[in-house]
Amino acid sequence: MQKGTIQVHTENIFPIIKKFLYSDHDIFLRELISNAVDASQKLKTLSSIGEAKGEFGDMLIEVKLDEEKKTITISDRGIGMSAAEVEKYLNQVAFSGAEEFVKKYKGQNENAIIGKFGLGFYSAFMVSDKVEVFTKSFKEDAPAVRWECDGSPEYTLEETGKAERGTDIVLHINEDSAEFLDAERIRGILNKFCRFLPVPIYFRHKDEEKEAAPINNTQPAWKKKPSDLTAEDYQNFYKELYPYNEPPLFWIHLNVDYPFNLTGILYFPKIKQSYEIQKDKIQLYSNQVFVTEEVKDIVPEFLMLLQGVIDSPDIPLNVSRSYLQGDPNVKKINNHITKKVADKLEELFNKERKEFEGKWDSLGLFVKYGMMTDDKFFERANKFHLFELVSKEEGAEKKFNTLEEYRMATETLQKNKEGKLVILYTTDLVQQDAYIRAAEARNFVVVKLDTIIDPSFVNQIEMKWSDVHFTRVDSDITDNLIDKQENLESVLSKDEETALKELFDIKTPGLTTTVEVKGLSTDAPPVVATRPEFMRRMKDMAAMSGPMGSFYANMPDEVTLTVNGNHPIYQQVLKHDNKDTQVKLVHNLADLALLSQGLLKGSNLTNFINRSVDLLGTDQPVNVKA
Ligand SMILES: Nc1ncnc2c1ncn2[C@@H]1O[C@H](COP(=O)(O)OP(=O)(O)OP(=O)(O)O)[C@@H](O)[C@H]1O
Repeated sequence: MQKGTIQVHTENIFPIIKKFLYSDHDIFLRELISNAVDASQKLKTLSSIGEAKGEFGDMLIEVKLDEEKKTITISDRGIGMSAAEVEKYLNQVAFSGAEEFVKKYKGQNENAIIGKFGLGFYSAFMVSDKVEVFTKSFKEDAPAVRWECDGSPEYTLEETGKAERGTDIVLHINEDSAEFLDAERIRGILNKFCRFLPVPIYFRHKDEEKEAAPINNTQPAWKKKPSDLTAEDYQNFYKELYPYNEPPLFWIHLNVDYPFNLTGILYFPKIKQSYEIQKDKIQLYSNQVFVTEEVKDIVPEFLMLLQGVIDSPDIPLNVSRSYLQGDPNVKKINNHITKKVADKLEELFNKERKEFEGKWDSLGLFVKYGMMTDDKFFERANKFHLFELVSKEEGAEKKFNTLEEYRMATETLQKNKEGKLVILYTTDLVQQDAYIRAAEARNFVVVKLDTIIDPSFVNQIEMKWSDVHFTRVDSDITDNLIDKQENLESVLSKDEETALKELFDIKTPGLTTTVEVKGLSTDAPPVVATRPEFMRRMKDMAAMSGPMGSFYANMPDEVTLTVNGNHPIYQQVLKHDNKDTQVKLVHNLADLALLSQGLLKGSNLTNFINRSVDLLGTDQPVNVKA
């Protein structure tokens, strides 16, 4: 057996690092500014423990763009590097001075250090032909040095005349990266990645005076103590993040330091339109450096609709999906966020129910989605999930029930023969009005489930609430909605029933109709059109999903026409002497029922109108058999 060590040739590895390490080229600025922040923070730490002496003045970072010279310079007033340190940190790829520092100064605010891998600096070569580093260590006796490298493994290192402590990194931007020689582009990148870094950053264009204000807010709200912040502070910070949005409903300040480090503020936005969803996302930061808006895995899926900021130094800058999935902290962060959100909602519900109800339009979306997708949240949310009741009078104050309250209010009336609670719901107050009124007449309580999430919610939650069954208010005749009532006898004779059934043998293109004659109460409509709950749900869901769904969505609608044999009109119809008029009358009664379900469209609707005009012209009901 032979054992050995694989040889790595720097000439080969260097281009690979440059090309593949980071897919987004604009992160070079993030990496270099992070290093500048680290250098500043390190000096602060050393000075606080007495290892660095003297007055350091204001820490600041400057980014200077010179289109003519084709350079971008990043300057800091941090600890700088001696010649030996440059050798050690810059000439050894993947040797991180940051990691070394964190190990050495454990317990000294080491979490403030961004660097981890010792690779970030090399991202400079993604956009540069040549990189120069001018640096002077905070240690008085170390002379300033200049390092230069053109992206090949060869470099030069010499003493230079830099007087000020700190580091200037000069990037000579290559031709392919000319886009970065644009002030607006740079400003955009700074805004994206560096907006909340803890050291002031100034952007300077050529020899202009530095801009009056730094581009960043060095003390973002999420870094402060919740007890130091007022409601207005939270709202102002929301405005800073999303200037064009309406004020948020409420917020949750996250502040954990064990067993993982996490700070942040999550906002519940007001959601009015479904298309707004996902426009503004939660931003993920690592030590105040923006990382990504892809917070999948870190944030539970149902909370993706939240907005705000999450910051954890435990999340590396070049975060990747596979990293996140494999990381044990990520699961813990995820659980923590779920718990915090449930705590907050429960507290609001218990202490300020009226306010909670007032926000239910937006909140409901989160709560329902959470209940469907997250078992832990489901357990908690059962206490504060609400149904909005359909109110009998228009303009009346909205009323809400929890599941338990609904159960108490309807217990005996809405229990079916299997002992399940039947929740009657409407998806469209206007279209299903007749059915709602009929249900109300029987003292049933109808709830409103008319948002985009409700069809899936109903399906999923029925599996979780095993003693509950949802029935749409128009899915059957009112007598049958709660499957337990005995039907009335039909007053029609068997022959009359058969004759009526024959008359109702109507073809309506696009619809599959089944006709049944039943004895309903005399004040029920002559014909009731219902769509079986199951079939309708399938079609609703299919319409929402992809191409496979359209197969189901295009299937003809299945409709049951329940003919109310006890309605007095049939006594007249059956006595009519003209078969043709009889058929027309019956057809119109059927169409009226379809119309109330919104199922009468196109040529079917035109035929109905023409037939009605025809009927108005006939002399009925004079020609009645004696
Ligand atoms: N502006 C600077 N001032 C002082 N030291 C610096 C500066 N930039 C880089 N260094 C030193 O060079 C080292 C290597 O930097 P590099 O960006 O490659 O890695 P890192 O910051 O340690 O980790 P990461 O890859 O996560 O950014 C740093 O750890 C630091 O010691």
